[in-house]
Amino acid sequence: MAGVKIQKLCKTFWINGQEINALSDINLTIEDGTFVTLVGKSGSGKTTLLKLICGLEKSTRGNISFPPPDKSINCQPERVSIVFQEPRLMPWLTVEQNMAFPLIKEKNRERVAKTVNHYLDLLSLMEFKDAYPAQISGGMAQRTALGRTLCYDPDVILMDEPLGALDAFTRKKLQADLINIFLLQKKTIVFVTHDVDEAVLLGQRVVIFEAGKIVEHMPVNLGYPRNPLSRNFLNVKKKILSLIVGENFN
Ligand SMILES: Nc1ncnc2c1ncn2[C@@H]1O[C@H](COP(=O)(O)OP(=O)(O)OP(=O)(O)O)[C@@H](O)[C@H]1O
Repeated sequence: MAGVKIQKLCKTFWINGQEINALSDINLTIEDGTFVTLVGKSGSGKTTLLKLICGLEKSTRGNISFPPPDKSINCQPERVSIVFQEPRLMPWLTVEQNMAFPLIKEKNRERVAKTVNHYLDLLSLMEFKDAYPAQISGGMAQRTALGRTLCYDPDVILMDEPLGALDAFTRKKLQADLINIFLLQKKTIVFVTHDVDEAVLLGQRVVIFEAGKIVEHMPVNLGYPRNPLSRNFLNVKKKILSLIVGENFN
């Protein structure tokens, strides 16, 4: 288990001599075992932040660390895993084999089978375990990608619009699955979405980005599962929309 501590983080890209400040002076502490959602307009730096956290990009300045709940344990950044908008499965492997892939070096194959079966069951994929990615729906493929990440058992799960390409019904089902998994496992989850409803439905805190900066940390003090039509839910949503769009939604 681990949280994420981000201090004075900056990322500058250069395109044809032009400087792009994708992230400027980001300070963000995500406590171990919490679910944080990131929202903001396109280009505000959300994906860049996830890429820096998991080491796919290097920061220009600043620091990222993974403080464990128990200070005596040293958490390595390789226990961070990312789920993208597209499932990125290996087409020549079945659902079960894709999920087992991160455990390929594990010698105790019985333990691997037990872990994979646990997540096949939890994600309602047991029936499709022998199917290849080309034979399953987008929602099943995304569940397989999530299962693969959970089999790896990371300390921190990063999710970049993982439900963005799904139809509304499948998206609702996967949101509910995600909440269940979070409540069962209490992993640290950092979830990027363009959908403010989804951000409030899932996050214990919504972090709002604007042009490479954090403009607000909005706590969501509501239990799970949440009712998107409840007054409290709508109030949080309105505040976030006002910050993003700059209009008053009252
Ligand atoms: N590899 C790169 N090279 C140059 N510029 C980049 C690169 N990656 C991102 N950027 C720039 O950094 C800024 C932030 O991009 P980023 O993808 O992090 O935003 P985002 O908030 O995730 O956007 P979206 O919601 O559309 O995915 C943008 O201006 C983008 O053009």
